[in-house]
Amino acid sequence: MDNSSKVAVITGGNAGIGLTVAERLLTEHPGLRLCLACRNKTRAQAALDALQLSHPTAHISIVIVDTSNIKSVYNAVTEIKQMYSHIDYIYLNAGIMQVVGVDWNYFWKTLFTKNFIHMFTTGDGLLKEQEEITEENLEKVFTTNVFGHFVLIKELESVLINGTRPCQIIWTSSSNAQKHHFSLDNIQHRNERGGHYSSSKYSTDLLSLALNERLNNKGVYSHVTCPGLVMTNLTFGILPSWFWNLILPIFWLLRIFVPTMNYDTYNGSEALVWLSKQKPESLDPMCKYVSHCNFMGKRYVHQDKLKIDQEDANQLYDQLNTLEKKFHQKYKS
Ligand SMILES: NC(=O)C1=CN([C@@H]2O[C@H](COP(=O)(O)OP(=O)(O)OC[C@H]3O[C@@H](n4cnc5c(N)ncnc54)[C@H](OP(=O)(O)O)[C@@H]3O)[C@@H](O)[C@H]2O)C=CC1
Ligand SMILES: CC(C)=CCC[C@@H](C)[C@H]1CC[C@H]2C3=C(CC[C@]12C)[C@@]1(C)CCC(=O)C[C@@H]1CC3
Repeated sequence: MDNSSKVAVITGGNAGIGLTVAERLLTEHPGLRLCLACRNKTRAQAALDALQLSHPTAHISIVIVDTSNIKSVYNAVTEIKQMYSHIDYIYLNAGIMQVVGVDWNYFWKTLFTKNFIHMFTTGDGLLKEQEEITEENLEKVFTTNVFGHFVLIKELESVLINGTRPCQIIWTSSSNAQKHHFSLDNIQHRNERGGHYSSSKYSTDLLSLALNERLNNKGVYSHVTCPGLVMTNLTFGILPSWFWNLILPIFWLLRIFVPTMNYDTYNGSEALVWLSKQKPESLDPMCKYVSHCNFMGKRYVHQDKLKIDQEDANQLYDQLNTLEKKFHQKYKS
């Protein structure tokens, strides 16, 4: 095993924001060894081939992981541990949103009120979602976005902790993370009408804080990012690509008021890549690092103070830990 060069693992690294982060990391950190942790072998191989074209000497590998399936996460951990003795950056980026429609009534009602900036920044109240339960009897958005990643981090702990080099855990959270959609009495957000994605991203923010409390003294730092609104398969699942292309000029105008209207993945990945170039000890665990792009097209990172509570974070951590133990017993003993 080559221990000298840096290693980055990216979940959902084959498409959208994850793929752009992969490309930019290879440029920013020459010699970096990259692991694309993806659920689909063909799509992962296509991404690897594209990255290898622009970075012919880069060392890139693929690990198959479906974060909505805990058995698959355990298998991926075994593979990652065989490949790497230390991880410098782990991007917890894979994510889904199960949208079935947009509430256009709410959109028109809010457009000419003072709440319009909040609506365009967060999407709060605009999206209709549907729930799905996985074959392991877990809520799918919660598992894909949060619990699968929790298990990944927990099982990889020995590879993240290294006496001399720090490790950065970098989550792709969202402005859509809203406290009013989250409850410690129902962390999976089961049997609720909507708010599944929002609850999962709020959990992400809490979990990141809880991880810092547990792991900072071992050289592991966790931070949350927000890519803003970016055109990817996720947004094409909300509205068709022709619609987004049509309203591109509106995005430029909206940027005067809403600098998170990033549109492309390069703009959206700014905060995620910027974090990899910072001393992790100097970063604020109570901040969300947001990718901004102004009207003139200038990219920069904005820090938003997180409105979350350490006690909630610890309670969420404990519940995730208890849930994980059940799967550990089932699959690992
Ligand atoms: N686009 C946006 O405006 C915003 C996105 N985000 C977040 O950014 C992250 C990346 O999303 P984005 O790039 O937009 O969307 P994409 O759909 O383009 O990318 C999502 C990535 O996650 C992977 N993925 C989805 N489900 C699983 C799973 N069960 N196991 C493993 N990988 C999985 C996808 O794989 P596959 O290609 O096989 O489907 C894909 O690689 C998400 O966490 C999302 O919530 C946050 C704020 C705004
Ligand atoms: C004229 C115009 C831009 C119409 C689009 C209205 C809505 C469909 C979007 C307005 C704000 C968007 C938004 C998201 C999805 C699409 C909107 C609701 C997200 C929720 C997508 C996923 C995220 O993580 C955050 C985004 C916030 C903004």
